[in-house]
Amino acid sequence: MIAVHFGAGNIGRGFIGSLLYDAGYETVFVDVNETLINGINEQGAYTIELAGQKEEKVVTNIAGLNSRTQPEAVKEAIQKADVITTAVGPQILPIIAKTVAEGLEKRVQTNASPINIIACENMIGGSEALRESVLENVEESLRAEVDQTFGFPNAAVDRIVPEQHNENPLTVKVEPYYEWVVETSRIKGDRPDVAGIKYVEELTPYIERKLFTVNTGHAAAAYLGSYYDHKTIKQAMDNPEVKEKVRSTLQETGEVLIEKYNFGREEHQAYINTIIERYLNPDLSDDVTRVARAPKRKLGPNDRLVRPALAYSHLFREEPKHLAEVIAAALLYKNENDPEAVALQTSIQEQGVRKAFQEISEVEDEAFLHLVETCYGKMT
Ligand SMILES: NC(=O)c1ccc[n+]([C@@H]2O[C@H](COP(=O)([O-])OP(=O)(O)OC[C@H]3O[C@@H](n4cnc5c(N)ncnc54)[C@H](O)[C@@H]3O)[C@@H](O)[C@H]2O)c1
Ligand SMILES: O=P(O)(O)OC[C@@H](O)[C@@H](O)[C@H](O)[C@H](O)CO
Repeated sequence: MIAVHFGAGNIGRGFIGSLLYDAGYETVFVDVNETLINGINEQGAYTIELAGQKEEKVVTNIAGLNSRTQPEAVKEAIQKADVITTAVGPQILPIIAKTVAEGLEKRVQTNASPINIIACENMIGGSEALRESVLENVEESLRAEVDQTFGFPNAAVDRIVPEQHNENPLTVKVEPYYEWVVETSRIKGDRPDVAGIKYVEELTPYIERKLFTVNTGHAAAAYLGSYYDHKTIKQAMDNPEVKEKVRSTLQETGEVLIEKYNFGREEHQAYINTIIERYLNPDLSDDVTRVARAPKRKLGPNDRLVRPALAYSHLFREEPKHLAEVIAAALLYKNENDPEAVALQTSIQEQGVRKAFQEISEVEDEAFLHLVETCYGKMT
């Protein structure tokens, strides 16, 4: 069995590659990072270290392709693949869509067997977004057949994999915890037989619970942590003020999730508690800059801050004051090595915080814009 996986980065090697290996796949990693691809081909294996645990795991049965220099080989791999997965970042999905489209065009003309393409990104509707970009790139005469043959089931993936600072660039240190949920309703043909995947009919409650708890809390720790000048998530969470604000933010998203999806209150509180312990893992050092990366994406209308904040004020007619404070901290986030953080600060300087935030978040609710602007004012 062959898996083609786009993105040999942290989650690609540290999570998806690991589960595909356990399931017996030969994994062809596709990336643009020459060091990673050459390393995969030269070493033919890599090591996963589980934070806080002694034993290591070795992943073998791997190959690497550089999509910039070997596009034809990538398309051939897609023709033979039994499953395709991605972990490249939401902003890269439209870029890989062209190669995926060309591979699927070839496949539909030579090997009509269905396969599934699973985007493992932190976003709502990731695989669906990839499907739309892929179909835009498919020749019109083949579009209907490609769409009928290939499934794009949405997924939620959860495992904290920080930036890596290891001697061997392939080695990856991860937290032991993981969750990979895939929706069955959009699958074509057989489900990929991966023991670590939890299949569910409807993904929305799972992806919203994950994004609006793990990632909202993480973003809160990162942006408030940066505000208080902390360098790692653990350092931020060791500051009682930040920890309390993270907790309060997760109470707001928790109310939304419980109201929308009827999660048990105690069960959800236990979920929050586990996540806070994960942020505090003493065996994992996660930089604030990684978790805070791409603030414009994180302030987008369907992402971890704005969507639950608007849902909260809509459902409860109350101000989501903790989420608003985290949004203000995100608007204050500065990092000259992060192009989105630089663009955000330029936009704020040029047009003021309200207009800059409104443009990114697409928020029309005047009361909420006012709330964010007030929080921002208090924090500057
Ligand atoms: N790291 C985590 O804790 C974690 C957990 C869950 C989900 N995710 C999600 O997984 C995705 C990847 O995150 P990551 O932390 O692994 O990032 P990463 O930067 O470590 O990995 C992304 C990889 O994609 C590669 N890439 C970039 N452009 C490409 C292209 N055109 N074609 C092929 N490969 C390309 C990069 O070279 C890099 O190796 C994101 O959507 C992220 O939100 C991350
Ligand atoms: O990957 P991002 O930039 O969407 O978010 C940063 C982190 O919150 C994220 O990578 C988490 O570590 C991960 O989602 C945990 O499952």
